Amino acid sequence: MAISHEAPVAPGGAHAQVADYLRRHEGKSLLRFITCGSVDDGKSTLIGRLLHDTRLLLDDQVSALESDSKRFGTQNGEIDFALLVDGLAAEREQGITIDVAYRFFDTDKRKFIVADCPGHEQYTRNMATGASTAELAVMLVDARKGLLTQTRRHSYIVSLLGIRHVLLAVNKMDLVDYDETVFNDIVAGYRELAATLGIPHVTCIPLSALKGDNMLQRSAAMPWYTGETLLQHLETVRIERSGANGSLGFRMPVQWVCRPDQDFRGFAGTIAAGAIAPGDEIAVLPSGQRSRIARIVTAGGDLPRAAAGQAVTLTLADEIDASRGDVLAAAASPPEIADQFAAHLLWLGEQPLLPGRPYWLRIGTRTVGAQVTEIKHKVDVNTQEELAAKHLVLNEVAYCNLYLDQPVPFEAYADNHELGAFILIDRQSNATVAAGTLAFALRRAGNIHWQHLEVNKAARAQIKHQTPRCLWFTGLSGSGKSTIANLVEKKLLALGRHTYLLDGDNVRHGLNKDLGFTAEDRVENIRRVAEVARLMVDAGLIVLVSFISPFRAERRMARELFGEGEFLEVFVDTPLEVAEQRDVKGLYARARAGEIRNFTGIDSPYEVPERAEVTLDTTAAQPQALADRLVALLTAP
Ligand SMILES: Nc1ncnc2c1ncn2[C@@H]1O[C@H](COP(=O)(O)OS(=O)(=O)O)[C@@H](OP(=O)(O)O)[C@H]1O
Ligand SMILES: Nc1ncnc2c1ncn2[C@@H]1O[C@H](COP(=O)(O)OP(=O)(O)O)[C@@H](O)[C@H]1O
Repeated sequence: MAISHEAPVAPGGAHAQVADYLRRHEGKSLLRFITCGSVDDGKSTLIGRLLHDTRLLLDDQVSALESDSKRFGTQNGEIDFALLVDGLAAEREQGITIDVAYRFFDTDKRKFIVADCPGHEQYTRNMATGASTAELAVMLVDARKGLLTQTRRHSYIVSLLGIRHVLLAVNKMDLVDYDETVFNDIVAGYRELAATLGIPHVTCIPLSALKGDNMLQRSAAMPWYTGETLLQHLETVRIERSGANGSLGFRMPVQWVCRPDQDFRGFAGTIAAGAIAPGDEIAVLPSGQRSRIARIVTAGGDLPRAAAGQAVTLTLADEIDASRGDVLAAAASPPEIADQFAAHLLWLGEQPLLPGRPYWLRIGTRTVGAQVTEIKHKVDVNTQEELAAKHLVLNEVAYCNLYLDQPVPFEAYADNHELGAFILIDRQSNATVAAGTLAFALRRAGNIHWQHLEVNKAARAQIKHQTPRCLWFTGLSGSGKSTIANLVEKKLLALGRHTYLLDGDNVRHGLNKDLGFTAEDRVENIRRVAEVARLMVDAGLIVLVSFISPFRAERRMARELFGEGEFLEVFVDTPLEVAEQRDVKGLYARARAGEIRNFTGIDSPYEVPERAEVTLDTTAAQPQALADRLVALLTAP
């Protein structure tokens, strides 16, 4: 077998090196694959041996090369290493550290890129990232252990991300005396699993990565196995390209708008699907404006045609507004636009996913606000059983309904990975907390419109001679929220103002009587009352909201429902000891005695406000004085 040698890559010359690599191996097809398995299943040994035996120097500088090309960014037209090998584009944009090393090697038949994800605790995230560009997964199983939870979890993710080829590598056969029945039992179990997951192509190979059995050469120790070796399979497996369904037509998310001077305006990005040529009619989504392609610009000169996978800059025949996050698409067959979806989600956050909590969602090059409105079910990765769930914890997978606060152009992940994969980002920490794929739209964005009303908030406010506001009291139970809010309402009423006081205890008797005190119920509790408060402010009222509202994320969500200056967060600042000492309702004593679970301040957190407009120290002033302060604030000219 002819084997080529790659020299170590100098960190400085990333683009040139990659271009060079591709040029030399232009004629050969490329296979991208990922290795999955538990920590000790032998992933590193397998990759190590594959690289060593194909005698290629594949060095750690590949990661240096990767960060290098990231640091220097994508130069228009130049081959970008990251574009070739990187995983979930959105993750890359998010700039988080993804511990995935991409290694190149090739034989005389094929060239390969393998995503090597280290098996530490963030493995699942890394694996999902690596798997998102892979066409085949090598699933390692230790022959002594058989199928593990990890095998099932990883296979689930592999199927979720649309990988249709799995090579089940039953490793460490030397440690089970090369026993055929051990192999056959594992294979039978895995085939069953693959069938339930809908993975169509499974090839099973017994091997010992350490000893080299069935890696490159057929093993003499397992004469009963007559199939391909690992490398033979990798070299010959035929992959139909999925996830970039060209028949859908051209799609390109705009990465950035290139405006070097007044005369030139180009839209740069990587073509996600289909092909394009000058003269083709395109639509800019979501706006729907149309134009024709004028030029396909690259550093090496204009192109007559460009197709999926190419990074290009497009200029249009007309002066059209498009910005980062928009999608350019074939005018005759544009993608759908929607804001509600059914989606699969892999939760990667340290904190649980709570339905109703706002997150950022990044899809393609676009970032919008999003909530999981409902967890339809989570999936037990061991049994594929669908289970009811109110929240998700680290590494859980689920099928959910998703609501975005703006419509986005999208495609089902099965048709287009670029426009169908997304990540969720925590709004406080900016961490990536989930990776997901869109299944289908639940409703088209265009189907529900705001009803235009002739009488508006301003008119309603004017007739009441007041500025509508939402005064949001937050603080521990017994901190003094109700006491102060009550006094404020009385004083405002005496001044002829139109008010309404929404108090947690009361609303929980009606609108929210189905909710308890788990984190997910509190999220929903606050979401509903915030919406009610918004309607009341729209009615022209001064609304006082008195809820513990213990989480920053939900207070922020409430704030974002209101206009500038309309929302005033009032932190009723009472130390836990003081609130507990007051214990107006005797609830703290009961919580301490273990009779009430999830009690705020005891065994459920209270997140102190960071940007409250007003902080009231109830240990330093009487309720009347504190209420006067607020009234003065509200009635100031
Ligand atoms: N487990 C637990 N934790 C906190 N509070 C509890 C709990 N169980 C019952 N109560 C009573 O419910 C009132 C708080 O309801 P809220 O709707 O304001 O809570 S939250 O905003 O959803 O966190 C709260 O009222 P306030 O004391 O007026 O705050 C309590 O009286
Ligand atoms: N400065 C103060 N401000 C508000 N309440 C106070 C203050 N000092 C003592 N209290 C007492 O603390 C208790 C607060 O209870 P409440 O208003 O029901 O709290 P919350 O609505 O936050 O649960 C009341 O009994 C109130 O009289």
